[in-house]
Parts: sequence; structure tokens; C-alpha cells
Amino acid sequence: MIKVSDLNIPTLDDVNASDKKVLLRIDINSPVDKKTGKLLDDSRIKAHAYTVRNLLERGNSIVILSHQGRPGDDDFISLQQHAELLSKYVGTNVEFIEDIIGPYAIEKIKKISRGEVYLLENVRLVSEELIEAPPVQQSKTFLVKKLSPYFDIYVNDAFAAAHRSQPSLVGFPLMLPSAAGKIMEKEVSALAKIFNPEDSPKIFVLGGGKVSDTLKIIEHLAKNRVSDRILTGGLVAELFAVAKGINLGKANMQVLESKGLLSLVPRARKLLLSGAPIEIPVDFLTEKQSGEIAEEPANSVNGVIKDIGTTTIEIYSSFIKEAKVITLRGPMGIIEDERFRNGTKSLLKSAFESPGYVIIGGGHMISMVEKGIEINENKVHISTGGGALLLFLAGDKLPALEALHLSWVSKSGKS
Ligand SMILES: Nc1ncnc2c1ncn2[C@@H]1O[C@H](COP(=O)(O)OP(=O)(O)O)[C@@H](O)[C@H]1O
Ligand SMILES: O=C(OP(=O)(O)O)[C@H](O)COP(=O)(O)O
Repeated sequence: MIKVSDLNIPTLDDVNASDKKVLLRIDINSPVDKKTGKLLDDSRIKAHAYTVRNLLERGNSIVILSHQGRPGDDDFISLQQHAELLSKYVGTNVEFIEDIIGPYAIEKIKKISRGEVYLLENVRLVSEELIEAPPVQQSKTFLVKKLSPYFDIYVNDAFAAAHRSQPSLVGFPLMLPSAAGKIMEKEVSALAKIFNPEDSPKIFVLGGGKVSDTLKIIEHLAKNRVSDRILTGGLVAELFAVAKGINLGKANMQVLESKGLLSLVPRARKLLLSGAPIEIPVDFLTEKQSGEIAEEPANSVNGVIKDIGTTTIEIYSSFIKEAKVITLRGPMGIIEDERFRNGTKSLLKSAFESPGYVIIGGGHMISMVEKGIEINENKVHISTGGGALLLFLAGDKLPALEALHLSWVSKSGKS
């Protein structure tokens, strides 16, 4: 059992996860090369393989659910590549099933034997999965009603998606005995232990492209007074620059407009006026239509912003070096292009060299941690989560954890 504030989260031992038919939800959503459609990083796949191996050692058969990307985005692809990589890291064949709740998937699930592992297709192909709602409502979806009858237990290992109240994450725990997987258990236990509200100064380095999510997180961090300083990068920085009245130029305004982000400016401006400790870059690395790459001051940008500039790196690094806890999520630039990785790499280096404790999260951000560098586990926690990590650190209750708690209460009669 894991205790998280007033939630009791059952673990594999609490549901006797042995010799059972297990429905396992993991989060192997990974960065994708927009040009080739190939996965750019397999950190999450490698991490979740541990839970799959653990469940196999307990004599279970396993059917896995996960998502990749969001409909309409370039990274919304099939899980076929993921199954091949999972087979490699688990050390046994993970059969890819190109179906989710259709007759082919159901027939295969009915016949699965002990020791077999199936990975179903991208669960976000089921339209219900895109709707967030409370567990009771999600337990009545086609996805949950079609799959639940064929399993003994449900295991949620998807810490990185635990902030999503979607059917595959919160619907099954009311229908099946449920538990946290080994990655979920490890993340929640570690973060609850290392994140001491008393530690100060706490710095959050927040970048990336999930601006609406990150704005909500910053509102929570500011409201709960969890962060002493928030250093912004990526599209998040551009939103706050515009909110500060900085003219980023026509090209960048068009990027923000095309992503529907300008409607968030009033909320960002309100945060700035409230005195939230938010920093924005003083310079950017930009690319002109001619292809020329240049470093430009934030108040006279002509090219399309692709990364933060060196002066910003120096200023942010000086803040990082004074921090007791540094949490980084979301890259500073368009890291799919190696020309725009300097900002992210430089800040990661400053964090690793600082005396503070470092927490790193987010699929793209994790992919930037140099493969094979020596990570001092006493000083660095590499989370599989991004938004989920930040909301957990901001003190929010994650819907997937609440659903597991509800399942425990309803099935065990214990609170
Ligand atoms: N200045 C920028 N303009 C456009 N996209 C950006 C910029 N900086 C970062 N990005 C994009 O942000 C995406 C990663 O964002 P996000 O998913 O929030 O990060 P994480 O996966 O680490 O949580 C990458 O695809 C990257 O190309
Ligand atoms: O990659 C994820 O979140 P992250 O980008 O915050 O790390 C999770 O898989 C959640 O994906 P979503 O933000 O499309 O629901």
C-alpha cells in the first residue's frame, strides 16, 4: 500500500497479482520524428518493461493499453514500433494487436495464455478516450464495458498520464480489483519523499509545447506557493513574453495564433500581474525565412523562435545554481532539430552541476538527458511524467490515483 496524503493506493501485493489475467495500462507516449514517423526516444518503454517483467515473473498473462500522441498531431501514430521495443526490453515477445475493442482483439484476449503479453493499438483511436470525466462515468464507456469482463485485475502503471481522467486510466478501477504498477509505485513513493515543501529555493524550468497544460500548472504552483522562481522556455516562454507586452514579430505571433494560444494571454498576464515569480528569456535563437539562424534580443525578434539564447542560458543557469530543488519539464527549443538543443542541454548541465536536487520530467525532456551519463540517484530523479509530475508536485490529487483509492475502498471495504 502507498499512502499519498489521504489516499491509500493499492500495490500488486495488495491485489495478489499472481496467476491472473491482467489488464495493464502503461504510458509509452514517446517523442516522434515528425519527418520519418520514427520514435526518437524509448525511455518510457524501457522503464515500463520492468513492470511487465515483474508481472510475468508472477505467472500472469498481460494485455497492455497505452496511448501515443493526440489525434491530429504528427506524433499520433500506431503502437507497432512500441511493441517491438517493448519485446526487446521485456525479453519476450510482446504481440502487437492491431485492434482495441473490436472482435479481433476480444478473440485474442479470450485465448491468451499464462506468460503471454499483448499490446493493443493506440487507445486514443477510441473516441471515448479523449473525453475526461469522473471514474463512475468512465466505467460505463464501451472501452471499459467491452474489456473488463475478460480480466481478473487492472494495473495502472501510467504515472505520466495519471493527470488525465480518461476511461483507460480511471474507468477500470471501479470494475476490477486494481493496483498501481511498479513504475507508478516507484514514482509516487519517490516524489512524495523527496519533495519537501520546506526546501527552498525551489526552481521550476518549464518549456515545451503543451502551453495550456503548463499554464494551468503554473497557476497551481503560484496559488499553492510551491515555486520560488519559474524559468520559462519553449512556447510557454513565448506566451508569457506576449503577455508582458513584448512584440515577438509577425512570424511568431502566427505560430501562437495557429496553435490557438493567444486566447491564453489574459490568464498569463493575470499571473504576471499577481506577482508570480515568472522569468522569460531575454534573447532567443531564431531562424529566418532564408534559413539564417541568429541570436536576437527578445524585444527585437525578426526570425521564428526556435530556442532560447545564450544570455538567457547564463541568467537561468545562475538561478539554477542557487536552488535547493530544480524541476525541469518541457524543452527550451525545438529539440527534434539538433540545431536547437543548446538551450535545453545547457540548462540540464547547469542543474546536474548545481548543489541542488534535480527532478526531470516530460517525454521530450527525458530524451534530452544524455544517454549513458552517470545519474547520481541521490541527487537526480528522472520521472516518466511531465504534466502529471508537475501537478503532483503542485499538490494536486491525480485522477488515476484517486480512482485506485476508490477501487481499494469499494473492493476491500477499508478506507
Ligand atoms: N519555441 C518552440 N516553438 C515550437 N515548438 C517548441 C518550441 N520549443 C519547444 N517546442 C516543442 O515542444 C515539444 C515538447 O513539448 P512537451 O510535450 O510539453 O514536452 P515534454 O514531452 O518534455 O513534456 C517538442 O515537440 C518541441 O518541438
Ligand atoms: O507525454 C505525456 O505528458 P507530458 O508531455 O506532460 O510528459 C503523457 O503521455 C500525457 O500525454 P497527453 O498530454 O497527450 O495526455
